[in-house]
Amino acid sequence: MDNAVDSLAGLSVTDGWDGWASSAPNLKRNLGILSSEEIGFAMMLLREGQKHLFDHWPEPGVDDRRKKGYFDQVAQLNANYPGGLVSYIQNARKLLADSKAGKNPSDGFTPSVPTGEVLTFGNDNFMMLEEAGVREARRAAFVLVAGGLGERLGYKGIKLALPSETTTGRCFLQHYIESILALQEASCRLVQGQCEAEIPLVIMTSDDTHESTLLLLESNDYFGMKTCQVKLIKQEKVACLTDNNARFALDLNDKYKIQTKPHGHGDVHALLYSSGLLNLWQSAGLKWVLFFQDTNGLLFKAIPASLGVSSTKGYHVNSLAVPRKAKEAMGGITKLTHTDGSEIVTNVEYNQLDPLLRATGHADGDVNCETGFSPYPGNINQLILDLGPYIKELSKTRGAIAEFVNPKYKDSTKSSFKSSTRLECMMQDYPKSLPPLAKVGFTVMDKWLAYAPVKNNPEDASKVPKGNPYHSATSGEMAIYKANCLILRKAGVHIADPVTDIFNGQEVELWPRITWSPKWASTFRDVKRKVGECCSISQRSTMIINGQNIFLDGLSLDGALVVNANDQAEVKVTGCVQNKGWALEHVDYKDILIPEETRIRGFKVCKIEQVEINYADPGKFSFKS
Ligand SMILES: O=c1ccn([C@@H]2O[C@H](COP(=O)(O)OP(=O)(O)O[C@H]3O[C@H](CO)[C@H](O)[C@H](O)[C@H]3O)[C@@H](O)[C@H]2O)c(=O)[nH]1
Repeated sequence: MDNAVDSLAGLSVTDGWDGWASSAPNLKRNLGILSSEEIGFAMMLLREGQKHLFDHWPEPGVDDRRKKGYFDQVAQLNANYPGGLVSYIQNARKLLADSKAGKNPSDGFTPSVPTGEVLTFGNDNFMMLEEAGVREARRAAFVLVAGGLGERLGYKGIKLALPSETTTGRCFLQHYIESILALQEASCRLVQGQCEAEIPLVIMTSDDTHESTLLLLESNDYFGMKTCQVKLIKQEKVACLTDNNARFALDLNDKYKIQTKPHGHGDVHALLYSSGLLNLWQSAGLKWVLFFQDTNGLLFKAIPASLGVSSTKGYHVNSLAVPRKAKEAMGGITKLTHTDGSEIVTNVEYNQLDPLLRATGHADGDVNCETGFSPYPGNINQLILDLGPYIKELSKTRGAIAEFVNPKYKDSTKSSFKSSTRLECMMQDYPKSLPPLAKVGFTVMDKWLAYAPVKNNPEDASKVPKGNPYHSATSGEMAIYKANCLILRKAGVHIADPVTDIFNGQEVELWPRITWSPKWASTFRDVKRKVGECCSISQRSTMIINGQNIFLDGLSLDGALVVNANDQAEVKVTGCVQNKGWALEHVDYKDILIPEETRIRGFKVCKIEQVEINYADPGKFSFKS
């Protein structure tokens, strides 16, 4: 704020000292109640075209505390943004002018389809990479970006607290933490016990998610992770903008507050840099930083192999990708060649890919090719960075990431917005500033294995064009069952074909509801080791495997089976289990008597009959039905 206060110091307190405020008479009348620092901020705001912020101010004596409180927020917004609010407003004006002029941030670049590592689940190469990845996991830190509002989903709570699937009710955060702990253990086992690695987990929150995330962790004993392993870093929001002149929006519920929104997941780099964690990790011998998002229940099935790719290829940056349907809401991994000859392989965000393609001679824009998919692999925003080069780069940029603005205009004149907008930045734009020699690659895996986010509310999901993914709570849960079934099939289990069903207007494949705790298997090799000959599971079945050393051998399941075993219990499950099982009962998302996390998926699990076996003591056991 030095500039604003300096300007104040330059004024002589003589007649008309407050002349600078004459364009804002209501502010001018209130100058007497403001401190010199507050006046400095007021001057800066007027200079930057924000006089409307004071239009509604009443006479001195009315709401004085709130008027002063308003400057506390201004001071905070100013301190949180590199270069302060003046830079924020000026950057915003420039980006808004570019947006109005239809300027694409990739102007000057020609897109083409890049080549990357394409993996096939379950083959020798995949298993070799998984093993390499598990070996490296003890030298990794995980960073979960979870500051988003989840506006498209419209769920009232935090997305991390949503069940990833409702057979066990395990929420996303529990699933993530248990998966990291399972990798930690598997990694240490591979190096024959000479390792006491505790993989760090950082969660980036925002004001919208911080308290609830902390509460979720604390009320669940951090889901088994040591509290010192988990760090929360909170991103701050930025001011919302109402028009092309970057005038700030007032909060609809409090006229003494500027409306704010998150600045985007790109903040994670600056926060990691300023937290000092990266250097601590490096001194502790860590080598990899893995970034991931709040609702992808499949992700950890893809982590070991993709980390294996990073380590065997020596990638500084490795983005995980899946085949992408044209116009799907995921960025496309694209090779961009500049007119000056330089090249980068990077994400082009979904709203920019189509205009970029059209502007560079692809008249149809973002369309599928003969494979039925876009030729540009879809970025699932799972990034693996080599810590050394990452620290080196951040020491130059301090973690700053190029920003963008995405206003929703009222009409084609682009002169007014439907609702306020703000500057944003994305974590996957990190490679854009890297030197040409940086080793930037990507890894493509099957979608069924790696990507099933929960982003869309039921109504929007039901309107998704046929063949495109719903990205809803319904599809996210169904994808977990499908992936588990396909993995078991590949391991030799006979799994019945799925049936189709419609939940909340979305047609999905309904596979047997099979889940396992992450410690049962981190890799395909683990799965293969734990299933023996002649196992079969019918379509209407449910199976929950909850334990490390549970082996299926000659099991025939038609109904529901739950196996819980302590880590020291080795249990062989065999024979024929048949019962009425667990059914899925349809529910409507509009039925507000049903809890929100249930109705947004369109079904609830009705536990009619099951076999449940529990082994709480160490030892070797065999269960035969
Ligand atoms: O200010 C923010 C905004 C979002 N997030 C977090 O960032 C992640 C991603 O947010 P969205 O799900 O809203 O992201 P989008 O769907 O807009 O897109 C992102 O995820 C897609 C894949 O899921 C594609 O990879 C795309 O390129 C990438 O920008 C979430 O975990 C969210 O909680 C933050 O931490 N802070």
